[in-house]
Amino acid sequence: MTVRLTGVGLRLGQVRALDGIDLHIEAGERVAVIGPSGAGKSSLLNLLATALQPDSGTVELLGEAPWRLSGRARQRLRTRIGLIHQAPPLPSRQRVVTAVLAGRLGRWGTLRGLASLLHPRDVPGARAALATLGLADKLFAQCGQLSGGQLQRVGIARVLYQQPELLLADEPVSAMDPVLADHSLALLNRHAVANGLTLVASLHAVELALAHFPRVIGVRDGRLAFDLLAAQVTPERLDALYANAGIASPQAADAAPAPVQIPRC
Ligand SMILES: Nc1ncnc2c1ncn2[C@@H]1O[C@H](COP(=O)(O)OP(=O)(O)OP(=O)(O)O)[C@@H](O)[C@H]1O
Repeated sequence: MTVRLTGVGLRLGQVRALDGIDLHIEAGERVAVIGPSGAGKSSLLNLLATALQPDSGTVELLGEAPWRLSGRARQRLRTRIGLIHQAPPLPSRQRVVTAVLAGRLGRWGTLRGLASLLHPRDVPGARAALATLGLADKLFAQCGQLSGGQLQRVGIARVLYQQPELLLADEPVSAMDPVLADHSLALLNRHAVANGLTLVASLHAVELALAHFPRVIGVRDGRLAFDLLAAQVTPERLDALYANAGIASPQAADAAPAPVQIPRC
């Protein structure tokens, strides 16, 4: 079992971001997480990345209980987990090659890692990861010179280079055009299948989630609203997931409510 969450709750400030989450994900599964803005998708991904500690329930990842490990052992566990951020936190003056190679910093240790910052130690490896995303020509560019979508692809290349066992992606294609988004998700899925990785990705584009992932989890108000095979996710389920009680219809109050708009890519 790659992920086992039992009764997990997470409070962020005054907000109950996650509540009573029970979730099992087997090794090699590919799972999309969808839900409205503020539902708790990023919180769930960050919890799975051990960037956030739950305040109730238990978390088991790759056979380990991260919050019962020593700090050093938890760091070792983190080298087996890769998180693609929606907006990769890459310093604008950092070169792309360094950003990609940083995917293995945790495994190289401090000295080798620092040395690689000055003299990149595996340029061919970084170039190969970037080439799969059509970015080989940006190898020596500075991150600050890239567009949002290009930066997202660098973030993906970095995690491909890391070669984690659990690959997490938080809105990994939100800044890409539809063709690139489709291509990048197909690439991530092919990579996961070819290497037997577990892939969990949050997505606003419901169509992409249904097209690329066999299993789809709906999150709303910090809780799991459904956990289904993609083929079982009906328009009614999506309407219920995205129904927004907080936004008044632009029409007159007594008119029929506008149909819910499911986000498209
Ligand atoms: N650092 C924080 N401090 C306090 N509350 C937070 C913090 N981060 C997120 N929240 C709240 O936690 C809840 C879940 O947020 P989260 O970012 O996980 O949702 P999301 O589904 O990823 O949203 P989006 O699709 O808009 O990115 C929201 O109500 C949000 O306002």
